[in-house]
This record gives sequence, structure tokens and C-alpha cells, in this order.
Amino acid sequence: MTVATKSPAIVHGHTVHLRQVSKHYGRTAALTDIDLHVEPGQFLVLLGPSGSGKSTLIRTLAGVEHLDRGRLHLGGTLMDDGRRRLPPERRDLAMVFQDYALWPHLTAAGNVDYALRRRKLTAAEAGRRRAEALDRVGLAHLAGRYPHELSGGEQQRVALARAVVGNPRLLLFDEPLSNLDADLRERLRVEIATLTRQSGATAVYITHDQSEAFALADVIGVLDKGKLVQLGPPEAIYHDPATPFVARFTGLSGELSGTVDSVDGDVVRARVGADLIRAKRRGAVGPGDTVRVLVRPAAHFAAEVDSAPEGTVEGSVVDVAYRGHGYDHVVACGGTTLGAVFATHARPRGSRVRLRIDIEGCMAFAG
Ligand SMILES: Nc1ncnc2c1ncn2[C@@H]1O[C@H](COP(=O)(O)OP(=O)(O)OP(=O)(O)O)[C@@H](O)[C@H]1O
Repeated sequence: MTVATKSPAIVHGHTVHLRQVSKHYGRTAALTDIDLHVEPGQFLVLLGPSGSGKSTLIRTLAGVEHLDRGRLHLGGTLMDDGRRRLPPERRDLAMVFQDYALWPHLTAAGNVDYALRRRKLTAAEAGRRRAEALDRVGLAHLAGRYPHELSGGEQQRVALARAVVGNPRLLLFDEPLSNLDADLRERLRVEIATLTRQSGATAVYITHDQSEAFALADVIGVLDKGKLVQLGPPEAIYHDPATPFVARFTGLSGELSGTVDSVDGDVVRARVGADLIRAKRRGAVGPGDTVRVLVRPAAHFAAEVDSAPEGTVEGSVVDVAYRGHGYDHVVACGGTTLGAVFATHARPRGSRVRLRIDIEGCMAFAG
């Protein structure tokens, strides 16, 4: 799979190319037949649930895991074909870890210097680069502190400075924000995006958090049980998920069971209880077939309650949550519930309502 998207101004990143890559641990297939192509300077986010193979894939790129089968090229150079492989230090990459992985006996400055040890720089040049890297992550004033004297967010900034100081062609991120609280996570996410794009490196970032993936990525690769099930820009993953798994993993309000009334090109009219809604057709379905209608958070309250216009379903409010800018409702309808029904005014629990479901956020899969 390959996707073309926007690139940063100065690109010096590796092309990342995997062809039919597989990896087993004993009898567990961690990766199966992965085909993947990332252009220089692109930011790829690998998204998938626990155990889907994200870490194995990123560790394979880093060179700390080896392929069983297939070929991995970085920057056009063969790194691993299951027999021959280049060690991590010859791949021109740097990695940022969930647990920061700083040397405890080195200061922030010492940790950053460590990444330059093989670069044969003069002391003055190394010092200049270190100061610039620490400055870029806003830590110039804490250069002399040891990791245990820094907060989690500050430690991750040191790790970030250490990763970019050598100007590598590939930056690998292994869930770097998951140990931080929500507010800091958001700030550091923006810093990672900015720093990475300024550096011109190609980036591969793993997460199981879909909102983080959508916020960061030029391209998202969705992994399910060791297989790459979809690769594309965030907008395509959201609006045109290849499978129900991708749709479920990237944010649904809920799922309705229906029966196909009619099909017109890519539009399905499905009967849900006594109501008729319209959904985008996904796969081969025809009149009379049972469908699962997967609904993005695209439902809102209709003015009508007593009439039943097409595109609406009847329901009753089971929960209301205040979100600051308005209210998220959970609504029982069609024998199930739809969550994240947003309105600026709260509807009381138990009230009878009618939801209008936007076809853009509504996908009918067979089954
Ligand atoms: N060293 C290992 N030995 C045996 N099995 C392993 C090893 N590492 C990973 N696995 C298995 O390979 C599969 C993929 O694991 P991997 O760690 O790549 O998934 P992941 O998507 O990164 O999960 P998580 O989000 O929990 O880190 C899982 O079934 C896992 O149990």
C-alpha cells in the first residue's frame, strides 16, 4: 500500500518500503505479509489495538527485531531480507520510547550528547547542536538536571531533543505520550508534530489512540492481528473505512441492525425498526439483505418527534453528559444505543426524541 500526501519544506527523510514482511514469535504471527510504502518526510501513524503488531513493526524498522520473510528497504537500501540485515546504528534513525529510556547517570545535556557520540563532531559543534536541540524543546535552562530531577513531560522532551539532535532520516515513536496526563499529552503532541516536520525526517509513530492518530498523521496504517488492513490519509480512513474493524476502531457512535429496502448506486436505504435511513454502501448488498449500519458521531436531534421522515430514527434519551460546550447524549434506538449525540441544550433522560442520521457518517456493511 502507498499514499501520496503533503511533505515538509526541507525533506531529507528515508523512504520506508516493506514488501511481504512477516514475523512470528514461535507460533504467534505478529506480522503477516505487510506491504507498505512511506514517502520521504511523511508522518505515518500505525494504529491498532493491543497485540495487533505495532511494536513488532516499529522494532523491525529499528533493527532490534528481524524479519522471517520479506524485504525492508530504508532510503532505497536493503536493511533486512530475513537473511542479511544492517544493525540499528547503521540505519540513520532515532527512537523515542513510552518510558523515555534516558540514562539515569547522565544529565539532560549528557543524554543529548550521547546521541552524537558516533558523529565525529568537534566539541564546539557538538555543544552548539546540543544547545540548539535543548532550546527547541524549551529545556535550555534545565540542561544540568538529571532525569530524576525532571518531570515526566520534561524527560520526554529530553528524549525528543536526543532523537532530533543527530538529524536522523527516520524518527520512530513508540507510544511516547501514553505515560503523560491529558493536558501535557496534547501540548507534547503538537511539539512532536512541529519538531518532526521541521526536521524533514520521515516519522513512524505508534499509538492505540485514534484521536492522537488523526491529529498527527499524514498517513494512517491500521493494523489488525498482524495485518495492515488499511493505509491512507486520516480523512479517507474516517470517511471510507475498508472494514467494520477499521470503522469501529476509529470512532463510532453505535451500530444499527437493518434490512435493505433498496440500493441506488452507492446509497443503501435500510429499514431500522419502523424507520428508514440512508447509508453509504460498503460491499455487495441487495434488497432484503440484513446489514449492519455503522454510525459515526453524526446523529443529531431532529425537530420532528411525531412524524417519521426518511433519514430519522425514533429513540429515547438514556444518558446526558455535560461537555462544557454542550451535552453528549446516549440514545436508545433500533434495539441498541447511539452515543455522542451532541446538542447545545440538554434533553432530559427518558424523553422521547427523533434522531436525524447524516448519510456521510453512516456505512452499511453486509451482515
Ligand atoms: N517477544 C515476544 N515473544 C512472544 N510473543 C510476542 C513477543 N512480542 C510480541 N509478541 C506477540 O506478538 C503479537 C504482536 O505484539 P506487539 O507487541 O507487536 O503488539 P502491539 O500492537 O504493539 O501491542 P501493544 O499495544 O499491547 O504494545 C502479540 O500477539 C504478542 O503477544
